[in-house]
Amino acid sequence: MLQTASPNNPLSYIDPQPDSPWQTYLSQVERVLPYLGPLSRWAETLRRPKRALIVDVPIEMDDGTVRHFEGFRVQHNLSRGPGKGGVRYHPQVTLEEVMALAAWMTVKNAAVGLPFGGAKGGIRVEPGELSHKELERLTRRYTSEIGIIIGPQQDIPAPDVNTNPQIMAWMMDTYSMNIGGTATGVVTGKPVQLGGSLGRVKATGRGVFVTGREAARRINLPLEGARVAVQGFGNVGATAAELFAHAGARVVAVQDHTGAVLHAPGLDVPALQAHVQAHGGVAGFEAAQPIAREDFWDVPCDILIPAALEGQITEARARRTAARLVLEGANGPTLPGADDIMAERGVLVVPDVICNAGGVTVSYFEWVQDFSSFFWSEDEINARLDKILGGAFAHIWDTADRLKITLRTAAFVVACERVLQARAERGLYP
Ligand SMILES: NC(=O)c1ccc[n+]([C@@H]2O[C@H](COP(=O)([O-])OP(=O)(O)OC[C@H]3O[C@@H](n4cnc5c(N)ncnc54)[C@H](O)[C@@H]3O)[C@@H](O)[C@H]2O)c1
Repeated sequence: MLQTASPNNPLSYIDPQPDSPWQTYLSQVERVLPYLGPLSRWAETLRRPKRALIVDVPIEMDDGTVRHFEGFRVQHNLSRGPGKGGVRYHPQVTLEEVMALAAWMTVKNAAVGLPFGGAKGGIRVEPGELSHKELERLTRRYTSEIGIIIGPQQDIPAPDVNTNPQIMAWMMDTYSMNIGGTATGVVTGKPVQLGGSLGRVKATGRGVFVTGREAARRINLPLEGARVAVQGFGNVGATAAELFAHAGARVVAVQDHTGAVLHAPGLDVPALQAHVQAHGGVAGFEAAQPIAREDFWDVPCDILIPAALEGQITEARARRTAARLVLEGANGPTLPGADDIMAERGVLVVPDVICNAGGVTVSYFEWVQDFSSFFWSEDEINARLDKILGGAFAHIWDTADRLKITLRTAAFVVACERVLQARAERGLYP
């Protein structure tokens, strides 16, 4: 009979650096261990992915040459249900990054109480350099390659950075062709006419707003007139900005990969969205003042929403921000040292694993709707999203209050207890 977690060797197939995503995740796990009691016996299960698949994705380019891309699908933990997590197309994707993103999905799904494990996928590619047809071939070949481990009851991909409903449609079609039947439930974030859910496109940004509203209320920060700064103006950041503006907040600054813009009275969010549609980024938006990208972190604001990539809030930036509330739309935007600095400075951080869980929550609704072939109205979806996320946030808030810990550690306590309890109850096979 095993008594305690035995010493384990670090994984040989990655080399995590300080502040890399997997190392950030491991630090977060270390902080939760003191609160796990007897369940900490199973903690090693959190420190390694259950399954990591690396695939070669060769495609014929439009000019007749053949190019190969690296693809990944990682299933971090499946104790509580099928794997669930997005697919990212980005030139800096690595196995290690995908592992961290998969692990955060394990925590997120458990923190919200969704019946899923955690998974994530990615292709190391700059999708902007591919034609529409090349992108389709890449997606179809990748889907075929990972087809041996995905499925409506095994692992259900969804959109992430640089992937969208069209890519989900190709994934669903490819998987369906391979199994000889239409399997709408194999991916979520699909177009609505292919079994997608109303409200899915905006769900992550809406979740950022819902958890932000709940947090703001608890620290007596009125949304009316609150100054909001947003990094990343894609699916998540732009929707969150839109909803905060709608609630009377002022979106004073936005930064993306093209630059940063400032307008202290409040940016015209729909006009900025139209500009980004037309020009590919916020740079050049005339109804605002351009600022240096690094100056974004000094902008006077009440609420800061990182909604781009990992590792953006460094220790130096954590010292500089004027925000009282940080809403992590992105996955892993805050480094562990920066977390400590913000806690000391009294800046409340709503962690990614609850803040951006709106997307996977509506993905869960989509999956349920696909199984029953019965679809709900958008109002119904938004109301259920509000209820589930609001409830999960309250539970995490109460846990943080009771144990006198940050919301991130509290979210990990709630989630890891659920994951490890499932692990303990299922037992080790064989
Ligand atoms: N899409 C979802 O449903 C979803 C769900 C949960 C979490 N997330 C997370 O939210 C984040 C954003 O995802 P998305 O779906 O909005 O992606 P997206 O591709 O729609 O947008 C990404 C945004 O980030 C900006 N960006 C990229 N590199 C940057 C850099 N170096 N500096 C500043 N800005 C940069 C881009 O310009 C763009 O505005 C990611 O961390 C993703 O994992 C997304």
